[in-house]
Amino acid sequence: MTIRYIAASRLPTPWATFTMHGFEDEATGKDHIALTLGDVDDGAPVLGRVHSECLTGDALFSMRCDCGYQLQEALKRIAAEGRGVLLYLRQEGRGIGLLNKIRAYHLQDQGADTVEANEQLGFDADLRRYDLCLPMLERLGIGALRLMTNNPRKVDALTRVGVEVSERVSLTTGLNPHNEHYLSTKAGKLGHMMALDDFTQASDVDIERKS
Ligand SMILES: Nc1nc2c(ncn2[C@@H]2O[C@H](COP(=O)(O)OP(=O)(O)OP(=O)(O)O)[C@@H](O)[C@H]2O)c(=O)[nH]1
Ligand SMILES: [Zn+2]
Repeated sequence: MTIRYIAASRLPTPWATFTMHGFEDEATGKDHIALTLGDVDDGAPVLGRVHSECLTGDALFSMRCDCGYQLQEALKRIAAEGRGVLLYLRQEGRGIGLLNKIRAYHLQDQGADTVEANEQLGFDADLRRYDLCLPMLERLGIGALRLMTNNPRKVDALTRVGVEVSERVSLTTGLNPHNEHYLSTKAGKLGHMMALDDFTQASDVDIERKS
């Protein structure tokens, strides 16, 4: 695995002006980014989010999942702390790609849950890889993460590839009538550590999303 550091720039957002770092995975040709804020290379664990691409949730305001809400909440928390990192990994649809995710959503429209839909299409439930995270974090001088996630398998996968996760910080936000079943399936079948009672309702987040 060769991850090449390409360039950095300012990225102003409503919550803070981050530094955006561009990386290229030479094996796949995919580009990935990291946003950092503050002194992340001073040795102390860094508040972090490892976020997998969800074009529909992150950019198109989809209420089918919690991705967009989590992305926004993670950036807000990093801004509030004045220090942190977000890795934005281009592995859409838990690794099956955007068009297959649309196929999976079509099956879910007909009654399958998110895991069954993947399986009906011939994919495992989760094809994501996290091995690129270590070289990205090393390049940024980050040694350990206080990781914002509800997914213990993500913590295990990162640990296996050599990323030190010093703490798991839960990130339960964006519950709405359209994603309630999806979130229950993640908790039930994919092992996410969350109960629907823990969630901030979607109406409480900054971007107003009408149900
Ligand atoms: N195949 C498939 N992918 C989905 C679906 N809904 C969301 N995704 C993708 O799932 C990924 C996000 O994974 P999640 O399981 O929601 O969350 P996580 O990153 O494992 O865990 P958290 O850190 O707690 O958010 C993104 O790549 C989304 O594009 C779906 O129904 N089917
Ligand atoms: Zn999503």
